Amino acid sequence: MKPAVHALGDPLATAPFYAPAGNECALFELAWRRGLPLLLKGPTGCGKTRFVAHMAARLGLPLHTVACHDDLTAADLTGRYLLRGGDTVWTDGPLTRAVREGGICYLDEVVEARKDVAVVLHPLTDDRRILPLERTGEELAAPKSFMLVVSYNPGYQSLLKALKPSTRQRFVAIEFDFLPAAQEVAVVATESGLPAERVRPLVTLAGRLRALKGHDLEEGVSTRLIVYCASLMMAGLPAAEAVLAAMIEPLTDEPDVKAALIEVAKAVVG
Ligand SMILES: Nc1ncnc2c1ncn2[C@@H]1O[C@H](COP(=O)(O)OP(=O)(O)OP(=O)(O)O)[C@@H](O)[C@H]1O
Repeated sequence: MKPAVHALGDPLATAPFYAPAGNECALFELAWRRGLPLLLKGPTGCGKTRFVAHMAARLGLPLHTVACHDDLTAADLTGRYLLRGGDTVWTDGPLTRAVREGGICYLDEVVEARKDVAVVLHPLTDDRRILPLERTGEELAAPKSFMLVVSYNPGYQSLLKALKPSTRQRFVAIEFDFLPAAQEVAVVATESGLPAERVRPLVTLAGRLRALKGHDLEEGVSTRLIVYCASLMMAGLPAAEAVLAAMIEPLTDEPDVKAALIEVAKAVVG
């Protein structure tokens, strides 16, 4: 098959690099065309944020990303009155800006946010597609090009922080996971510049460490950490030191577990 040729300025050519695992790019575009909100599930550092950035650029849409945390309120998303030179001035939050501009609003780790966030998301994520701004008395109708994308990591879920069915069932959902080894090698090599043959053992090690999830480890090593490790090696750090700093220390604080991981790493990477 001939490689696709993209003209200069073509959004596909200038979009942030993203290696798809399946048909998620087509699914995203169809959901966007039909005005459907999208939920991305998957472990940390597996490419969800990169995917959204890639798709926003491909579709030529502005992107507003919010990393949700447990203090994040509805007003942080919609906006608030702020004092400016003696006057109180309404200032749009990222969600309101995305609705007004007809762009994408991406709420990363949405389960972390306060409960009142669901109240603003609900009318936006059913066929009403409206954002009521209580404080200004406005009711914004989302333009066709507006899209809400949210993500969460099912691995971190607790009963307290689960999404309610009435919220979940407003989204089309895609499950993400780490890429198959050959593709992950290609991604890490592209991202770090380290040759594929030096990346391969790191991805093999990641596979071994991921198999320990649920036994000794809460979470498997992310693609992001493999990229960090490869970047350190590319900058000249010996492999064993890079692996320790980027693929072992971030995973655990338990001395016994750490010692066991170092043994696994020695066997795979040397
Ligand atoms: N499919 C992919 N294509 C290109 N790069 C990828 C891909 N998957 C992972 N990466 C690399 O992994 C890094 C982490 O991915 P990203 O930030 O998208 O993770 P995430 O799933 O959004 O994590 P979190 O839930 O912690 O925000 C990216 O910066 C990129 O270097």
